[in-house]
Amino acid sequence: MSYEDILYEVKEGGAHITINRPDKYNAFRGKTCEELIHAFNKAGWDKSVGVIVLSGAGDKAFCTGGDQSAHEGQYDGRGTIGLPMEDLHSIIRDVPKPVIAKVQGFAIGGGNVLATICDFTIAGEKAVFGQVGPKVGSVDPGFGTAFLARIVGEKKAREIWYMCRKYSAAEALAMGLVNAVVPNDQLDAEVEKWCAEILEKSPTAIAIAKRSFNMDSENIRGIAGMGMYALSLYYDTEESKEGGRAFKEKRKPEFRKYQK
Ligand SMILES: CC(C)(COP(=O)(O)OP(=O)(O)OC[C@H]1O[C@@H](n2cnc3c(N)ncnc32)[C@H](O)[C@@H]1OP(=O)(O)O)[C@@H](O)C(=O)NCCC(=O)NCCSC(=O)CCC(=O)c1ccccc1C(=O)O
Repeated sequence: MSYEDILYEVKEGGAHITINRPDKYNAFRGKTCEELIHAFNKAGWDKSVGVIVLSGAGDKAFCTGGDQSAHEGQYDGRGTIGLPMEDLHSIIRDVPKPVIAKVQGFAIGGGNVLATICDFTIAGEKAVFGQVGPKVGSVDPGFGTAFLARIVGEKKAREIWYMCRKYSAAEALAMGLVNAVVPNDQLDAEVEKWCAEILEKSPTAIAIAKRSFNMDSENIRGIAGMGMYALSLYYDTEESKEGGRAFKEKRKPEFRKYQK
């Protein structure tokens, strides 16, 4: 498969997967998700690879979730909502190797969910984390909500989702959402250091540890699968569509007008 929306490079035992849509703040469309799934599968089963790094091109964003310009209600690709989100989330968990989210700029919406699911998150000090679902007519019923609560606690996870505030890298570190924060110009070097340390360890022991961590939250995959059907119905409502419209028109949404 040749890639249009992502970059893929293997160097020194690390597979580097980069969302390459900087003009869209690295938002993903259906095609981006398919390419990410393909790349994770490739890296996951390549024995020369011991660690995978997920990042976004440019310095503005890691990823800002679904591409608001590529949809009107349902998205433009495969799956219950027109984005194969369940498959993408699953493959990040299922690859038997640590996945590091290297975050600079915005990790927002579905981009924040991707970083949450990765085994580690290393952030530049100017990174910004947050959810926007209830502001733009969306929500992640699964890992983005239930799994997030395991990481930052129930109260904080609910605050993140209901309030849609933005959090600095330092705040994300304090709530356990990221593992380390470094000056932006040291981010690549820091991630390389983490990769080198991982590569010294037994890959099979790490693969078993990853499975073991995952098994304890595996029920969330079921929540996500069922939740996508609710989300698909929600995307067809005027209430949800108002969120996308308002974002594109750069105005405040009027959700209450459309509530059923
Ligand atoms: C990222 C922002 C906070 C940046 O704000 P600001 O600095 O004020 O800049 P802006 O002017 O808003 O944006 C700059 C520029 O980038 C474009 N842009 C930003 N984000 C997107 C995007 N997601 N899609 C398309 N374009 C985007 C923006 O339009 C501007 O372009 P101009 O040409 O200059 O006008 C802010 O931009 C922001 O809050 N963005 C919102 C992002 C958003 O709405 N994301 C979608 C969230 S919903 C989602 O991800 C659902 C899909 C999904 O992933 C999912 C679905 C089902 C289950 C699970 C999931 C899951 O979440 O995993």
